[in-house]
Amino acid sequence: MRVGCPKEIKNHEYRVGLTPGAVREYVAHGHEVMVETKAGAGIGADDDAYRAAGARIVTTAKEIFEKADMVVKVKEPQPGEWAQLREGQILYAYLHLAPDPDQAAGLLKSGVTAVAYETVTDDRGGLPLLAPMSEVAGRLSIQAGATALQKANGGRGILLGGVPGVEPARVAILGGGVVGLHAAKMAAGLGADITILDRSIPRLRQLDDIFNGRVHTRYSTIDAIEEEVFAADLVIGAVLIPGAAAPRLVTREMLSAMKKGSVIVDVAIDQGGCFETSHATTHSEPTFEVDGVIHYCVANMPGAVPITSAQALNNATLHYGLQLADKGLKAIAEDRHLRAGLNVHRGRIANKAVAEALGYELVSPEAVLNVA
Ligand SMILES: NC(=O)C1=CN([C@@H]2O[C@H](COP(=O)(O)OP(=O)(O)OC[C@H]3O[C@@H](n4cnc5c(N)ncnc54)[C@H](O)[C@@H]3O)[C@@H](O)[C@H]2O)C=CC1
Ligand SMILES: CC(=O)C(=O)O
Ligand SMILES: [Mg+2]
Repeated sequence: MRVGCPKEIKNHEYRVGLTPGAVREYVAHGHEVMVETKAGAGIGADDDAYRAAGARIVTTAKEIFEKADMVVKVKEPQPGEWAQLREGQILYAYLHLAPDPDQAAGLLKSGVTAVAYETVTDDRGGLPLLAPMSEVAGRLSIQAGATALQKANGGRGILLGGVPGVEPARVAILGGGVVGLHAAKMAAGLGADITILDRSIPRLRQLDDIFNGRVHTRYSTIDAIEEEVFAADLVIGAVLIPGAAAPRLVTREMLSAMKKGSVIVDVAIDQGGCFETSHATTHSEPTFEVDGVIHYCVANMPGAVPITSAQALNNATLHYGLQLADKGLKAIAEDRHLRAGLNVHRGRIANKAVAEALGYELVSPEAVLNVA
C-alpha cells in the first residue's frame, strides 16, 4: 500500500503521524511511504532521517492526499485537508467528531474511510490509542494549571504544594481514568491536596489502592462535584464517555460560586469539554477568563511536548497502522477493536456515540464492511 504522512497544520501542533522508526516498520512490511518535507521538524527528525528509514520525501501535502491509499496523521483533518480526502482512501488519525459537526460533514462528503484513534478499543475495556496522549495531557494539565494559578497569569496566586507551615492548594479531578490518574500523580508529586471524582466505583477502588491514602476519592454526584469544585484552586476536567460529547458537569451557575482566580484545565475539551463555559483554545492563546475563573482549554495539549508525545503515539498506533496497510478494509472487518475505531465509511457514520451526538443515522461497521 502507499502510505502518506503530511505535516500537521493545527496551531502549534508539532507531533508527526509517523516517526522515522515507524516508517522503517512500514517499509519492512513492503509498503511505500511518502512523507511531507519537514513533517518531523518538531521532533528533530529531518528529511534525511526519513529518507534513511526508507521514505520518499514529497514537497506538498497535496501530493500525499492525491496519491496515498492511507493517510496517517495526528490531529483531526483541518478544513483544507477534508477537501482533499477521497473515497477509497483510509484516514488514520484522532478525529473527535462528536463535538465537531463541520468536520463530520466534511469527512462524509469526501467518501473517505476514517478510523479514529480515540475509539479503538482493547480487551481490557481501555482505549489504547488514546491512552498515551491522555498520559501526556494528564501530566501536562498540572503544569498548565500551576502556571495559570500564578498571580501574574490571572490566577489566585497559590503554590500547589504550599510550603511548611502553609496549606497546599486543593485540586479536584473530574474523571479518574488515564488523564485523571496522571494528573493526580503529578499533583501528588508537587504536594497538592487532591480529590478524584469518578462514576465508576471499581475505578475509585483502584485509585485508592494506587495512591494508598495520598488522594481522596469521591463518587461523582452533583453534590460532590459542587463541594469539590467550590473548594478547589485547580479543577481538572478529565471525564470521557467514549466517542460521545463530554457530559457538562460544571454549569455556568456553579462557576459563579468558585473561588476568584481559581483555574479550570478542561482536558476533555476535545470531546466538547465538561464545563459549560469551556470553548477550545490553542497553544498561542491557551486561556480565557469567565466569572473570575481562568479556563485552559487546549484541544491538542500533547502537541506542546512532541518529542515525548510523537514517540508515545507511534508506539501505540503502529500495530493497527501496519494491519491497515497490510490488509486494507479487511483489517477492520477482521478485528473488533479496530472496527470500534471506524467512525466514517463512504459517506456513512459507523460509530454509535458519534451518530447519536450529531443526529446522523448509524450504519454499523459490521454492515458497511459486510462482516457476518
Ligand atoms: N486536550 C487534549 O489535548 C487531550 C484530551 N484528552 C481527552 O481527555 C478526556 C479523558 O480521557 P481519558 O482519561 O483517556 O479517558 P478514560 O476513559 O480513561 O477516563 C474517563 C473517566 O471518566 C469517568 N467518568 C465518566 N462520566 C463521569 C462523570 N459523570 N463523573 C465523573 N467521572 C466520569 C469514567 O468512569 C472514566 O474513569 C477525553 O475526552 C480525551 O479525549 C486526551 C488526551 C489529550
Ligand atoms: C487525544 C488528542 O486529542 C490529542 O492528543 O491531541
Ligand atoms: Mg485533542
